[in-house]
Amino acid sequence: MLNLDRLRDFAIPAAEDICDPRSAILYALGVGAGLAPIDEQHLVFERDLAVLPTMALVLGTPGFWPMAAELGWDWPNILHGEQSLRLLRPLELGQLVHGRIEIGDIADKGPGKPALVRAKRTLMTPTDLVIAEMEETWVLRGAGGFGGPRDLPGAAATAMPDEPAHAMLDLPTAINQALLYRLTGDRNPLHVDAGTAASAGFDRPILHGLATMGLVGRALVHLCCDGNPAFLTAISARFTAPVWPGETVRTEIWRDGVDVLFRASVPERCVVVMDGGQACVAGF
Ligand SMILES: CCCCCCC[C@@H](O)CC(=O)SCCNC(=O)CCNC(=O)[C@H](O)C(C)(C)COP(=O)(O)OP(=O)(O)OC[C@H]1O[C@@H](n2cnc3c(N)ncnc32)[C@H](O)[C@@H]1OP(=O)(O)O
Repeated sequence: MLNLDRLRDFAIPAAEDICDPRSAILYALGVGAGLAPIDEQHLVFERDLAVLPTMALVLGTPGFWPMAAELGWDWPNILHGEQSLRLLRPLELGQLVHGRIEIGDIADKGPGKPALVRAKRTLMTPTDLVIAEMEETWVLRGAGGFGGPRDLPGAAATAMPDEPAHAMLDLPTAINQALLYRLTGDRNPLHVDAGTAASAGFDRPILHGLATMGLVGRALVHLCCDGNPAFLTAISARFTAPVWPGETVRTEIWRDGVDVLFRASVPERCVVVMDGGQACVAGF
């Protein structure tokens, strides 16, 4: 059962990072840049290098790896449920950043069902100017039944339009995608170790949710921003099913000016993997 006091009192360590060219390129490769026949040289070559805005999701985090054990949680039972990112200023190359995470609301879906934990994360410059605000929901499978509120506060899930998508893009993932992505910080064994994946009920390790979000962010940059990542300033969605490395992810969009709704699926399996997606392509 979820130990609420331990969780609420847990101080997640702050973390510092530098958004240097090597880490920006590694991040881009981690979210699949260079695999598709589209021009992404500016994401992987030091000359005129651009930073993917979703890289804010991996900068200034403590890596989580020791944290789950300290909280008494088993990796196979923790899934990334939802994520949002809003950039308030551009993420710049060479920038020093530091991040802070706080545990927020906790929901109880009932005995034998999940507990949901919401964490708020802020990424800042050395002088504490906010670069990005993020919210994430962790799904702790089977941890419900402690008597908390059933739902997290906030808006209901975004309904997708009942009309064909305005545009879509299929992007591949590599069979070693999770092995590459984990080098950006999230060393959760669920994405690399067959035994941990089996304990979670999966045939093989699954892709990180934030790797899928980064890949979908690339699709949005291509579909809505003329290839310029600086225009993508917000993205949010729910992870509705796992993605396996090697699968293709299809991003479908419905655009209304700078506001975009999106959904991602794995066409080979006809499964929606990210739903209720919202993005903003306004730039700064
Ligand atoms: C310190 C540690 C930090 C860890 C940070 C994260 C580390 C990362 O490395 C972890 C990962 O990247 S995991 C990979 C990415 N995530 C995934 O693949 C999960 C995909 N989603 C699923 O499989 C299902 O939605 C699933 C299994 C999540 C839920 O499936 P359902 O069949 O819908 O489950 P069910 O039991 O019927 O649902 C119960 C209630 O939960 C709500 N819910 C479902 N999916 C949710 C989601 N993704 N986010 C938030 N809430 C969700 C349902 O609405 C339901 O509530 P209610 O009964 O009130 O409607």
